[in-house]
Amino acid sequence: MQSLSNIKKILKTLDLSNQDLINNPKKYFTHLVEELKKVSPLLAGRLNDILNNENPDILSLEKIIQEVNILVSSNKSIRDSFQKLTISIENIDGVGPKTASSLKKNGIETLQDVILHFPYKYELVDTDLKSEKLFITGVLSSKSVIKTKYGKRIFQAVFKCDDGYYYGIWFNFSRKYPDPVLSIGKEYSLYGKYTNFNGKPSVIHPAFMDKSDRGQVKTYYSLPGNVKNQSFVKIVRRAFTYTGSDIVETLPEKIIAKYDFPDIKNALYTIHFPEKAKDITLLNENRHPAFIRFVYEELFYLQLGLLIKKSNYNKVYGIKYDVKQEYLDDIKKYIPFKLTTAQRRVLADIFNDMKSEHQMNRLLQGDVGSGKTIVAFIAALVAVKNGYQVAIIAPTEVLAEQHFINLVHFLKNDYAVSLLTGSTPKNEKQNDMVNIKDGNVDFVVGTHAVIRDDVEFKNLGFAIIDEQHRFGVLQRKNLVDKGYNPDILLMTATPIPRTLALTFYGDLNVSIIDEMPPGRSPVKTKSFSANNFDKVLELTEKELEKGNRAYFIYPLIDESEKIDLKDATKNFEYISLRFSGYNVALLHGRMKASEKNSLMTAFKNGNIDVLVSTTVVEVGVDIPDATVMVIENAERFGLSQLHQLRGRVGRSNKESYCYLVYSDKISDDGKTRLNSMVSTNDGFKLSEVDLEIRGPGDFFGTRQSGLPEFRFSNIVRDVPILNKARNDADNILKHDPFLEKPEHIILKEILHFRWKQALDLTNIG
Ligand SMILES: Nc1ncnc2c1ncn2[C@@H]1O[C@H](COP(=O)(O)OP(=O)(O)OP(=O)(O)O)[C@@H](O)[C@H]1O
Repeated sequence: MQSLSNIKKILKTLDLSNQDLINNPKKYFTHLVEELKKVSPLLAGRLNDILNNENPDILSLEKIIQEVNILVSSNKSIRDSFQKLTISIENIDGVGPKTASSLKKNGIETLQDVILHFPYKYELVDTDLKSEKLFITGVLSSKSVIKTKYGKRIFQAVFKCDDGYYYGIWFNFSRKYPDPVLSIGKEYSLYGKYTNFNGKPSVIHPAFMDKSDRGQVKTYYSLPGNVKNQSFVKIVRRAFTYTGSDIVETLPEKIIAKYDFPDIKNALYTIHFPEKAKDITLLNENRHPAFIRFVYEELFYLQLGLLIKKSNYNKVYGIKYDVKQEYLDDIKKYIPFKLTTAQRRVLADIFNDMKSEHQMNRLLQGDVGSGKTIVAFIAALVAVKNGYQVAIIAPTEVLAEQHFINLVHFLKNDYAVSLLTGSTPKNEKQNDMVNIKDGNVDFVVGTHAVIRDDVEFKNLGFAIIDEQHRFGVLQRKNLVDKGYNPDILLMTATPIPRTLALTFYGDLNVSIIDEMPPGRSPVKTKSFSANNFDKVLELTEKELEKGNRAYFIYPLIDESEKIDLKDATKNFEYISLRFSGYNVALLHGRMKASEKNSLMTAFKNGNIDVLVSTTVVEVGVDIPDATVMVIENAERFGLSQLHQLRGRVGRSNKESYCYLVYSDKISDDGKTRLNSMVSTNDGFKLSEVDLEIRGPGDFFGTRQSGLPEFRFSNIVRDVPILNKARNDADNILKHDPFLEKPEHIILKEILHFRWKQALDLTNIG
């Protein structure tokens, strides 16, 4: 925000009555244009246009100066209030060093953190025998310590109330208990769990309240052990008195009016100090407008930031490719079939990105077997024809090797392709690395090994990252840094529910292949209890007799889990015996890459008929003649994994089958998963079910770095709000792409303060 103060200084020096300024505006305004570019490119552009005019118009200059003034002054007040909110909690009266340190450890560091730390539960403080709650006000008439048979000491106090005597009971009496020390004859109000203790109406371990607290709301905060709820309530109150007038509205007026949201101050106050019983119910169910507005706000800013990232405003310059017709004509000879309409449409998206001067960041989505690979290969070949190198990165060696084989096959040996994985022999690797650096290699296919520091490219211009959610943001960045902003095509074979895609990939352009190659019929899926395994074997045999191939998959979640490995091995023996007339092989992750590779090749060529395997074949493996997929212990797999595995068959015009075999240990969720598999082949539908079962955190299996963390929202629960927020953010940016209208300045400011880092926004303010 340094530029804001610079702008202010410059504004002070600009005197429109100065004749020299009017004659030579460029001399006086150029500096302002430069500073403005950092804060408001649109204003800077307009100013520049005026200056480039032969006779700069003084009225237009005046108008611009006015607008810049608004910009500077509103930014200032917003900034000041933000600064106040970032005051450390130690400055709140009553927050001692111990409390401060434990609150800080729990992420509550500033005034703002305090007021945004919402209660997790609300309770009406009153007698409610249904929920065993008792509120009494009475005079202490006696107190005593009783010893139980077991030597425990119980503190008992008797209160005379309007409707009779009540007992206060504290177990495990110690000197500290109860606090405060009680004086006979004094009136107290107590609130706690009602019980009938030894035949007396009692309240157990009650909290001391004010008489006037009856009928009020008690809020419960999740807090570190040594911070009492009551003390935190006081801290919140004080935080409010400190910040009161400094809490600025963080949503545009129009949005507030559109949804009838309470304004920010009222919303915060209601959340911490609700008054009405009606509020409590809604708050407890996360349905109160005061709470919803924060959910909305969080999702709105996330979407606004992602959309800005996606727009040209925040884009990075990259390579401008020439997608010449002659290149395309030449590439045609490599394409073995007619591309589907969806493939052609997606390819057109990619070419448009490649032709632009900005770096491409596109996510290619498509269901299993929809033909993503060839699209990526064609685009990559255009890059190579432009004289650049291409990197294709996959998460596993099996997949990298398969891409390598397919690519070499696709290119008919016309181009130089290198495979670089963890198990490439050292000599070979060194040789490859020299060739990559010298530019003798056009395509480098590999695993994480390619991202390693010592792999240098001569001119990396295009990177394809397959199954990109398995790579961290940092790894992606390392790869990008190996070239000059290479175009990036991310691929995912795991269909992602729309809401998750909006959240995690909202900043990417997404192309979806929503059509299968012609002649594919959906894989016929059935589930079988393990007791009926013989039936599965029978059905499989029928396919083998036709000359087709089959997979038998066994769960292996962690490749070091010996028991699971034994499972595949043990069953391999059984299946080999059962299909003694056929070639049966065992594949698992512990084998050497070369072994795995030759097995896969043999399976592809038909030298192996049945492949008994762990999940190493899960993603991307393409053996069109395989028509049977048997998954044992299917209840142990996630839905997207099952769908991926099923996607290994049905990759040609042959009818294919998937048999899901479950044990009697199947859970309810497991049943839902298998039933969903049986009922649909649509990966996008399944991903929605999966999201509901697993929740967003677990959806990708591994926690992706760069994943936004939500304070208030829940992506499954809040889908409708997310959609609204996305649309609203989109609308605002359509009309004000640089967020320069006075009513939008706050938006930019909040993005800058709260989201810049999280979203890696480079050009915000
Ligand atoms: N337009 C097409 N016409 C006929 N066959 C096609 C077409 N496009 C792709 N194929 C073939 O379909 C099969 C699946 O394609 P590909 O491997 O690219 O799918 P994918 O989308 O990458 O699938 P997965 O996510 O399962 O790896 C391959 O054998 C491929 O050669």
